[in-house]
Amino acid sequence: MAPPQLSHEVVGEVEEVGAEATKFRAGDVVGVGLIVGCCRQCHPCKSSNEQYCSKKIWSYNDVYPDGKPTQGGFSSAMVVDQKFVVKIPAGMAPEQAAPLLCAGVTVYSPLKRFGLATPGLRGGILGLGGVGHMGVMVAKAMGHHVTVISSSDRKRAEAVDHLGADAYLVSSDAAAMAAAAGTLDYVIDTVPAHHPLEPYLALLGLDGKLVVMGVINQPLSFVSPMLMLGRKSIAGSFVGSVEEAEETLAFCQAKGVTSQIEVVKMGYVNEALERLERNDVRYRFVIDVAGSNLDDA
Ligand SMILES: NC(=O)C1=CN([C@@H]2O[C@H](COP(=O)(O)OP(=O)(O)OC[C@H]3O[C@@H](n4cnc5c(N)ncnc54)[C@H](OP(=O)(O)O)[C@@H]3O)[C@@H](O)[C@H]2O)C=CC1
Ligand SMILES: O=C/C=C/c1ccc(O)c(O)c1
Repeated sequence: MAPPQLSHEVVGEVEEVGAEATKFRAGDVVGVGLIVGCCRQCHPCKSSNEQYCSKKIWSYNDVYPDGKPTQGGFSSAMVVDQKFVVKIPAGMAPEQAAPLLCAGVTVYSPLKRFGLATPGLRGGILGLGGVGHMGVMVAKAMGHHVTVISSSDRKRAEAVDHLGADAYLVSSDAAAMAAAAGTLDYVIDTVPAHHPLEPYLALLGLDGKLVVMGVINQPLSFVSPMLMLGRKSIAGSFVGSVEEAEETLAFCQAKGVTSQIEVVKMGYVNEALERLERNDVRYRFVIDVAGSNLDDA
């Protein structure tokens, strides 16, 4: 399982622009998502899928060509090529925008790319965490009937009453899972730990898609008839492009979709990480870097 993460996207004001930068001006409120570099030559780069470039540079835990580390949202300032910068729509709070540049676009992109952005579909969101809660709200805003599939009953009220889910399944409830078999057009699987796929493939109807989003470094398994009998597919997806990030922001603003966040200071990060390990955040921490005393952190 990948270590739990604090929001690593950056949202802030442009301090200064370079002589050749044309897209932004000092004072603009902008954001940077997961990518701050790519080769610009390969097929993914040329087709606005730069997140799939094999030479991409991650905005955190990576290195720039000059060997300096990338620190994403964990730094007080950054220098970044305008290609990887998006404008935050007027009226959108910066702390609201940050999770949309990761969790938001992470669900928006596959729904769009896999032909699942049309109204009337029945979707499942497996795992109600940072990505999952955006999944519920984005899918609802697309006009879907949304079922949350969770590992416990603890989040039922928040899923249904606060996020607007239409149904809630506990994955260990065999009778409820059996009753829902074959009813979903897709499941967005956000679980970040090894888990069986078959219970979720069973929820899919004809042509249903299981989209695996969680980072799991162990083989996942299923028997092939689970796919063949129903022409089902298993797919993966990796955040979204800069273009899709812009679309996600516009979509969320137009539909009134807001992320559920807890804003903390840099001095709180260790406690935040411990709470993430305990599945105890609703649903994303955002660090107020500008408001933190970085000397004490
Ligand atoms: N593909 C991509 O582009 C991206 C992938 N990710 C990855 O997606 C995964 C989910 O991220 P995120 O939503 O931020 O994570 P969270 O920790 O916020 O949420 C994960 C949810 O999965 C459920 N879950 C079920 N079993 C487990 C388990 N054994 N351990 C922990 N959680 C479990 C929980 O929901 P419940 O209580 O409902 O069961 C939990 O809230 C991570 O692996 C992350 O790295 C993140 C962003 C982009
Ligand atoms: O290997 C793929 C990792 C994807 C990923 C992207 C963004 C993010 O916040 C993650 O936790 C994982």
